[in-house]
Amino acid sequence: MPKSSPALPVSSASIAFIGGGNMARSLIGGLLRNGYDASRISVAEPNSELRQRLAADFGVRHATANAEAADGCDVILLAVKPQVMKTVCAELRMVAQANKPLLISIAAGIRSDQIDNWLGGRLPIVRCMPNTPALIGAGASALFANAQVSAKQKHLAETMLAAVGTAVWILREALIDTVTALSGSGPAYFFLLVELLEDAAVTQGLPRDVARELATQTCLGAGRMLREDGESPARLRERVTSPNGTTEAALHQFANDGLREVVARALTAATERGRAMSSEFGN
Ligand SMILES: NC(=O)C1=CN([C@@H]2O[C@H](COP(=O)(O)OP(=O)(O)OC[C@H]3O[C@@H](n4cnc5c(N)ncnc54)[C@H](O)[C@@H]3O)[C@@H](O)[C@H]2O)C=CC1
Ligand SMILES: O=C(O)[C@@H]1CCC=N1
Repeated sequence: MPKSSPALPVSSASIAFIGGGNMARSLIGGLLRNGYDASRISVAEPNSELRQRLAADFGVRHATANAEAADGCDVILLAVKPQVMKTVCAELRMVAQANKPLLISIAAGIRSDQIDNWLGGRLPIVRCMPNTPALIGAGASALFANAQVSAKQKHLAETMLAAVGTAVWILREALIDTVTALSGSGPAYFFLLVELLEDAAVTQGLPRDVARELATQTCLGAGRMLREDGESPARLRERVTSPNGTTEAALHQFANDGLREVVARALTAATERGRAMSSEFGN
């Protein structure tokens, strides 16, 4: 089994972020919090407002042209939407073939062999799936390395992702689609559950701000117990559930309404969507 990474020593590698949106901002913030030197980070972002904000907030170097930001860097981190990945790779092809940097892609649904083809072939590529809690240093990422990635580059990629939370390796790339469905999209499921709990409590008369505060803190408290208590989720659930009590009444209702099947179907839908996305963008 892959294991969770502890905080690793910060590297002195130079890193170019291609795309300076939400995920890039999360990762850059995490790297800087871990002592990474801003002068070794460059960002290519076409949106001038975002570009200026990244430079102002973090002191990173910035560029409009992708190849300019990437030239001479040890790592190119592809943080653009899957839809533009092929075009972006075409722009980076010369720089990538000339310098053979480590490529890290965080795009959902794009396979490492597609990226490798678009960049001209035989490049070290790490495909990674982080999630938005990376923004507050509480991310969960899984990484897959292709055969060209050296042990040193694996360590570097893990260091970068461990700067914003947990990072685990997976050995079969196909499982990244399951990871995307579980932890990549996962924060949205917990946000939805909080929304639904809040709405249901409001329907029963609780003021919305009170309902939100209680639902949010309950989500946080349950998450921390999962992380800190050392017990399994099932055991923690049993400790809340008094015989013939209120929790049991709710859990019976969930079971009778098929929550287990609904969750399994939702995860399958997300996994299949990730798989389908790769064929939408060609080889
Ligand atoms: N948002 C999420 O929860 C997660 C997203 N991802 C993946 O991360 C990637 C980025 O997602 P976000 O940061 O959420 O998107 P975003 O839309 O916030 O950031 C993408 C950035 O790329 C820029 N961009 C567009 N065309 C470009 C080009 N030709 N060259 C350079 N930059 C260009 C956009 O202006 C934008 O700022 C996606 O591939 C997504 O699948 C992965 C895990 C979680
Ligand atoms: O919804 C998406 O496609 C991306 C990937 C994981 C989270 N957001």
